[in-house]
This record gives sequence, structure tokens and C-alpha cells, in this order.
Amino acid sequence: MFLPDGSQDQIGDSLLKKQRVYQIFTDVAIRRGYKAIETPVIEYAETFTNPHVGIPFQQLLKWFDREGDIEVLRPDWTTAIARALMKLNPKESKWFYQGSVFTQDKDGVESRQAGIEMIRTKPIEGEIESLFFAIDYLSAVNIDDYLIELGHTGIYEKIIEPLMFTTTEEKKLRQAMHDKRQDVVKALTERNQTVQKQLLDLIQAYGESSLLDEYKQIFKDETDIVAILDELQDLVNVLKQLGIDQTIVDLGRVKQLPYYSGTMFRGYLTQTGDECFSGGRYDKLYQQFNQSTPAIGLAFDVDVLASAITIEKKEKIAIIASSETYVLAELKRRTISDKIVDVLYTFPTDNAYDDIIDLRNEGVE
Ligand SMILES: N[C@@H](Cc1c[nH]c[nH+]1)C(=O)O
Repeated sequence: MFLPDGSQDQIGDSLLKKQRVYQIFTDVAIRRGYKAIETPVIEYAETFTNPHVGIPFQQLLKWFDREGDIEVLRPDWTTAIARALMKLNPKESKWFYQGSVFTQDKDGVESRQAGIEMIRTKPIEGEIESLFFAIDYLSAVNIDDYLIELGHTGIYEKIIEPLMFTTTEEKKLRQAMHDKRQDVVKALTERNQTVQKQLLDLIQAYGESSLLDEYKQIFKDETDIVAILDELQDLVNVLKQLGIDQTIVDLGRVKQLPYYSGTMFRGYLTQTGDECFSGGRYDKLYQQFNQSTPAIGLAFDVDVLASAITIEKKEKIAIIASSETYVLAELKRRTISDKIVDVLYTFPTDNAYDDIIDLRNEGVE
């Protein structure tokens, strides 16, 4: 009643879990040589809606400023960081960040992310570091049950070239591919039966990484596609060498963020199916600043990770003090560092404590 739809107070354990997820993320990022960055929550809409980025205007939380310019709450870290780094022109290439993003297209409006961006990092080094980071971090938060999914913008884009679609037509087709709607894809591609068949095949190309070999056969005459499939196979192999067998592929995956241009990856929690990270290569985003800066990154969904982690319960001790034993109680508390210690002035009536130390009459004559 007192909060707009989608805004939420954060309380107790669920808040603590989010803070833990952020804390461990910072530790891992610093340990792997990343530098911290934070951009403001309020930015110009144009930063996100210009054609190089292409985030739909309707998705933004926006208002007019005094000059009549449209301002927004940050909908995407990657774009904001590109804007910031373009001006800084830093020597460091590895950056990490954490905080909220705001979009109107999903429940909740505000969601929390922790992510990394790497600039000037070539294929396949950037892909490998992104995935290794994800594995390292998920292990640090004690999550072992997950799947890594690989995709690539280039497969779909290469196949549809002969269609010579307008931007609007292509957007419709991309959405239909994203939704895996065979009927719509079929209807939109009647003009070219070869492309139609390839796209319908591609929608099915989802699952075990052994599909890569199968599709290399199907697309054997398309050298660009075979090269992409080889690259994805290299990533699968590298992950295998690190002991990660749970890699799947979605060859029909299309970019859900307009700036992707290359490998895309996602992580899913096996138990719930929730997406816990998402990212990819975006080598063209910096072209809006007339810079040629290859870049790649990924963001973890802090809300999803927080609901999947457990925080160990600490023993709870109550020290009961009186007006004569305030100081004594505080001194006692200082000797107990690994437990939760409450100082109370009346005896607890519930079972909230594992142990009770009664200091009411201690040292009192
Ligand atoms: N910004 C992307 C994740 C990402 C980071 N870097 C590249 N992609 C997202 O919100 O899904």
C-alpha cells in the first residue's frame, strides 16, 4: 500500500544472504585481479536507447529533468560501464561491479546484479576467463548444482542473411526464435525454404554438447557456422578439462540484449531451473564512441543466488545483566567472538537462545 508495485523492503535472512552473495563476489573479483567500478543510478535514457545499445524505451523507468531531457534509473550495468570506461580510457581491462538494475519488463522492477566486464580481451581468452570466473564464484558461494549453456549470435545471423529482412521483420523473427515458436518462424520465412528449414532445425538444437558435432554435419557447407561451432566446442573442452561436464548448448539462441555479438553464456541452477548468470561478447558496443574495443562480461543474478545459498546458523547466547552489571556483561561479551551474543535485562521467556549466562548478581554484594 505504501510502496509502488515492484518495490520491496529487504529484511532479515534474505537480506543477509544478498549481502553475503555480494561480499563473496567482491572477494573473488579482487582475488582474480579485477578493479571495482560503480556508475550512478541515474543516467540519460539516450545512453541505453541509442541504436548501438537498443534497449527498448518502454522497459526504462524514466522521467523528464528540468531541462526536458529524459533520465532513467540504470537498466543495465554493461552499457553504463562502457560509457564510463570510454571516458576513462583505463589501462586496466578487468572490472567488477554490484548493485541494482531497474527495468519494467519483469516482475519486481528492481533486481540486483553482481558482474564483471573485460575490455580489450580477445576471443577466446575473454570467454574462458568469464566462464572460469563463474565456476570459481559459484564454488565460493557453495553452489555445485548448475548447468552452463553456450550459444552464439552468429549462427542465426548468418542463416538469415539471404532473407534480407528489414529491422522490424528481423526483430519479429528473433522474438519467435527466442520463444522457440516454430509456427511463427515458419510463417515469417515462407519466402526462403532453405532458410526456413535451417531455422526450424536450429530451434531444436538445444541440449547436450554432443549436438555440436551433429550440427557441424548439418551446416558443413557453411564455413562461418562451422567455425563458430568449433569455437563453442573448444569452450566445452576447456570446461571439461577443468572438471565441468555440465555444459549444454542452445544453437538457436538469439541475443536478448541487442549489443551481443559473439558467444553468449548462461548459468542455470539445476534444482529450480532459475537463471543465475548471463553474459556474452559485445565487441560492437564501443563503436558508438568511435572506439574499437572488444569486450565481454557476465552478470550474476544476486536475488537468485541469495535464495539458493544457506548461511550457517550461529549459536545464540543471552547474557542477563542488571543495572549493576552492564560493564561486566559487555566485558563477557567481548570474550565470545564466534557466537551471537545478546545482552538482556530480563530473563527471556522463549527458547530463542542456545545458552544463557546470568550475570545479574555477579560481583554484587
Ligand atoms: N548486462 C547483461 C549481462 C552482461 C554483462 N556483460 C555482458 N553481459 C545482463 O544484464 O544480462
